[in-house]
Amino acid sequence: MFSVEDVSVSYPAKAGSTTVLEGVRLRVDAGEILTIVGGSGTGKSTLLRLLGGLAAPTGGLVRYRGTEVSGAPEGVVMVFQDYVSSLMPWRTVRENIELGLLSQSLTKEQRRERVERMVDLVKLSHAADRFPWQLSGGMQQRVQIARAMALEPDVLLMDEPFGALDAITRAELQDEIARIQSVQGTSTVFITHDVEEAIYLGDRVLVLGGSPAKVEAEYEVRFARPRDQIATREDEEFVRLRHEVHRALGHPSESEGST
Ligand SMILES: Nc1ncnc2c1ncn2[C@@H]1O[C@H](COP(=O)(O)OP(=O)(O)OP(=O)(O)O)[C@@H](O)[C@H]1O
Repeated sequence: MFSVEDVSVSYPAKAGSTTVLEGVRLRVDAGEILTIVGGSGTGKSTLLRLLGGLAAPTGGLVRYRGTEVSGAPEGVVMVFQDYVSSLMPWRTVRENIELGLLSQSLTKEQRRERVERMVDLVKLSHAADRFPWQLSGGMQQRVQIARAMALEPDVLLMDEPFGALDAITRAELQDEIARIQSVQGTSTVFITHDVEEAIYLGDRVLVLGGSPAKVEAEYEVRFARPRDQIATREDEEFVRLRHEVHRALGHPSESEGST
């Protein structure tokens, strides 16, 4: 779907400019969940913004379906960590999900059908008439995911979407993303600073690191789906991968936990 070819990004700084990314090469395959893990400030969001057409590289090329990205590519939708400000407080869950569909050429009936399907998919049928402020953080993030999925995107770009959530909600939403992806076949790029999350969710994990950052390592994750929050994480292969990813991130000891 995407290919990132020798990309660099520099930002203006006090003395000239700072190069955040350099020599970044990667591809996003159709239907996969690609997770990208890296320490704080490595340039993960910058990379995702390039894919979403929200920023342009200083050097190199980003292609979507073979064509250079300039502006938001069609069929690509982003989900951000900040679910609170991304929902309209005066609209109900249903109306928030429907919002993005208003610009599509759908009949009212088709729109309604799609909204109900998404409400079901993220298990919010019981709360569909509530307003965002009447929902927990996890539920609000579900609404944001449902709104993105309602657009039936070919690619979903997620920037640390569960960063602000508690561990239990986070685990639930990880499983939900994997389930939705298996139903819809959406290609997903998922940014996180959490090594376990990256392995648990990903078909492939890329480690972004260095200064300026590039793809330092790549791992295939071959666990069958659906995965299991306990059994998968206890699997020897999972533990091995976790060690390797931590090592690639330059962590001296795993006792430090996530990045
Ligand atoms: N618009 C900008 N102008 C100048 N510098 C920027 C800009 N956006 C990001 N940066 C800098 O680029 C570096 C990478 O930022 P980015 O947000 O991409 O990292 P990240 O890996 O997503 O970080 P985090 O995990 O903390 O969200 C940081 O040092 C940041 O300060």
